[in-house]
Amino acid sequence: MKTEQLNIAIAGGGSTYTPGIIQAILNNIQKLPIKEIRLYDIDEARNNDMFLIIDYMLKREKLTDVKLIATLDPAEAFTNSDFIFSQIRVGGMKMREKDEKIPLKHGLVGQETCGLGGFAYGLRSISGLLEIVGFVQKYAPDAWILNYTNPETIISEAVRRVYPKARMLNACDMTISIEETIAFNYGYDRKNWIAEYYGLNHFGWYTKIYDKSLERDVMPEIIEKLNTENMHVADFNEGDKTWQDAFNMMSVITKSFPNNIPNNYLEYYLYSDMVVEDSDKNYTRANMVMEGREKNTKEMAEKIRQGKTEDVLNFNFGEHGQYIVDMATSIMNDEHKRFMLIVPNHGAIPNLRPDAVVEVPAYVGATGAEPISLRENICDFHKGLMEAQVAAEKLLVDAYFEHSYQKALQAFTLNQTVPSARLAKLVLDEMIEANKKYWPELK
Ligand SMILES: NC(=O)c1ccc[n+]([C@@H]2O[C@H](COP(=O)([O-])OP(=O)(O)OC[C@H]3O[C@@H](n4cnc5c(N)ncnc54)[C@H](O)[C@@H]3O)[C@@H](O)[C@H]2O)c1
Ligand SMILES: O=P(O)(O)OC[C@H]1O[C@H](O[C@H]2[C@H](O)[C@@H](O)[C@@H](O)O[C@@H]2CO)[C@H](O)[C@@H](O)[C@@H]1O
Ligand SMILES: [Mn+2]
Repeated sequence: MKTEQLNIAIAGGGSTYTPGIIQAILNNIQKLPIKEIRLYDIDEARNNDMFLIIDYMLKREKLTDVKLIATLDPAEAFTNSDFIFSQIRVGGMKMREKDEKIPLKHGLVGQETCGLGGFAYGLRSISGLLEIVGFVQKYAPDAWILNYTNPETIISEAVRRVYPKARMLNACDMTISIEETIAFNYGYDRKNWIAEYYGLNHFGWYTKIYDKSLERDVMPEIIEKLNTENMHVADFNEGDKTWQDAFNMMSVITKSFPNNIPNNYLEYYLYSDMVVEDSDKNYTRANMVMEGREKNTKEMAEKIRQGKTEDVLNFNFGEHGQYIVDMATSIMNDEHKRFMLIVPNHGAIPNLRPDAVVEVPAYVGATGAEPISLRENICDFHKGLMEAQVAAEKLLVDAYFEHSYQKALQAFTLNQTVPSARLAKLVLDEMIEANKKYWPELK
C-alpha cells in the first residue's frame, strides 16, 4: 500500500452517515493522511448539500490543503482512489418506506434489512453495488472498497459471484454498537474486550466476551444483568425509541435463550409476532429517519449555505465512522486489528456449508481480512436457523441473476418471518410492482 497521501472516495456521498465517516478520518489524519476526498452520488442535490457540510468541517479543522470534490462522474470519483467507503441506498428512504409498509400491511415484519423488506431492498441494492464495484475495477483496481451498504449478506453473496477477486471488506456496525451499549450500561470498557461471535449479518450470537483487564469471560454476568434489567440506549442513540425497543428485546431473547448474547436483529425472526403487534403500519422507521436524520442533514447544509457562523454540525453516530476508518488504517499500516466482518465461510463455522456468507471476527492487515475459525461445531438451534436463512438468501441472489420468479417466491417463502407461501406470494407480487424501476424483471 502506498504511504504518500491518499485519495478517498465516498460512494453515496450524500448519505447521512458521510459526516461521521469524515469526522473519523479527520480524527485519524496522522495515520491516514489524505490528499483528496471525492463525494460520489447519483443525486446532485444531496451530494452538493454534503459538499457544503464536509467543506465546513475541513475549514473548521484548518485542513485547507485537502481537495474536496462532489461529482456524479465515476471516472472523476474513483480514478487513483485508495479507499472507497460505500454506503448507498438504492431507491432512498421512499423505497425503504415501502419495504417496511408492504409486509406490515399483510401482518408480516416490515424492516430495512430483515424479513421480506430486507429481501426487497436486497434485490434493489445488488445492481447499485455491482455498478460501484465495476467502476472501481475499471478506474482503481488496487483500491480497497470498505462496504457498509445493506443488506450486507445479500450484497456480499452477489458481488463475490461477479467479482470474486475484488478487494472489498463488508462490515456492519451493529456488534460494535451492542458492545458499546453493554459497556455503557454495566460499567465495562469495551476496548479491553476480545469478543467471540458467529452468525450471518444481523443474525448472530456471542459465545464469549473475554475482558483482558478483568482476566475473565464476562458474557455470563452480562446475560444475568440483561435478564434482570433492560439496557438503556447509549448516548449515540439517545432519545431513539426504536433502538430502545430493540435493546429491550435483547432481554426478552436472553430470558428464553440464556446461553448467548444475541444480535438484537434476531428479534425479527424469533419474535416476529410481537414485532408486528408493536409496529405502526402507517408510521415506520423510514418515516422517523426522514423526519429526523435526513431533515437534520438538509438543515445543516442550509445553515451553511446561508453563511451561519455558529457551530451548525449536529450528528452523533457513535462508533459507526470510527469502526470503518479503523479498518482502513489497519490495511494501510498492516495493523492486524480485530473486526467483525462478513466473509465467505470456507470452514470458519465448521458445520455450516462452506459457501455461506457469515459474520465472524477477522484480523485486518495489508492483504485484507484473515477470518478466524471456530474451534467447535455450532449447536443445532443456531445451525438450523442459519441454514434456512442462508438458503433463502442464496435463492434470492439466484433469482436476481436468473431473473427467476420461482426462485424469488421460494426465497420469500423460506424467509423465517413468513408463515405461509400464500403470504409470501402476495407480498412478492406487490413488491414487484413497487420495485419496477429497480428490480430485474422476474419471469
Ligand atoms: N452495515 C451497517 O451496519 C450500516 C450502518 C448504517 C447504514 N448502513 C447502510 O448505509 C447506507 C446509507 O444509509 P443512509 O441512511 O445514509 O441512506 P441515505 O439515503 O441517507 O444515503 C444514501 C445515498 O446513496 C445515494 N445513492 C443511491 N443509489 C446510488 C447509486 N446507485 N450510486 C451512488 N449513490 C447512490 C443516494 O442518493 C443517497 O445520497 C444504506 O445502505 C444503509 O442501510 C449500513
Ligand atoms: O434505522 P436507521 O437507519 O437509523 O439505522 C439502521 C442501521 O442500524 C444499525 O446501525 C447503527 C446506526 O448506523 C447508527 O447510526 C446508530 O444510530 O445505531 C445503529 C445501531 O447501533 C445497523 O447496523 C445498520 O445495518 C442499519 O442500517
Ligand atoms: Mn448493520
